Amino acid sequence: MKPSYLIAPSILSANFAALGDDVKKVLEAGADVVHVDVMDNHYVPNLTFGPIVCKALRDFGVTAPLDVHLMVEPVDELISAFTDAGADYISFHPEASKHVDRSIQLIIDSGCKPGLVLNPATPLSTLDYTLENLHHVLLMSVNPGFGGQAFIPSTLEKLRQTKQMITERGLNTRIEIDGGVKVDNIRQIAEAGADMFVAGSAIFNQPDYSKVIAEMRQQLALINQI
Ligand SMILES: O=C(CO)[C@@H](O)[C@H](O)COP(=O)(O)O
Repeated sequence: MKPSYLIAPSILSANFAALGDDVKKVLEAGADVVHVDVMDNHYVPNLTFGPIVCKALRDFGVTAPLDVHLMVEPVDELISAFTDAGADYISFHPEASKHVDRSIQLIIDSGCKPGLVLNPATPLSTLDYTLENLHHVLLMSVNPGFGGQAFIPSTLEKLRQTKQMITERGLNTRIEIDGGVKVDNIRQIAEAGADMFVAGSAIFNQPDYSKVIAEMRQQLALINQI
């Protein structure tokens, strides 16, 4: 069965001086989920924002799922803060947590859906004893920290292996891909197994968000027509 594809613009590339309006605009343009990149200048060499921004988006009337990608170390202390601020999905990097299973359980207990993030060089064995508890696996197709980087091609094989692992275990865990996703590669990425697509610069750097998102969906619609 064809998966339901979700497009998740990363607000890292949005207009921070008018964030609420820009997020509403991208949702009206057809986005499904808002991807929120939280960077701490410690786990990654960049600094963005904390839960206060999720809360501000909720207070501004944004009702779409907020997909929080924690690029922070440590992890656990921030989980309830993001849940309280309105997060729906919370993903973290296993290297940033001393006790990965505990962090996953904390996210579940807080009422959010947990995801584990694998950097380009993080092996899939990280999923061996965690996959059953995850709502999604977030595969980084760039090294985390910055928007606008090029998609790392070896991620395609990693996507295939992740999809195979999920299928073999009879799960329906989502596979989210993050980094360098564009109109001209989204189809290949989906064919390799991804069903949730983070795209920052590809969407927010264009004047017409509707046009880019529609083009992405057109590419995805071609998949079952071969
Ligand atoms: O988490 C990250 C970067 O660490 C990503 O979410 C990027 O923000 C995606 O940006 P583009 O590659 O789509 O411009």
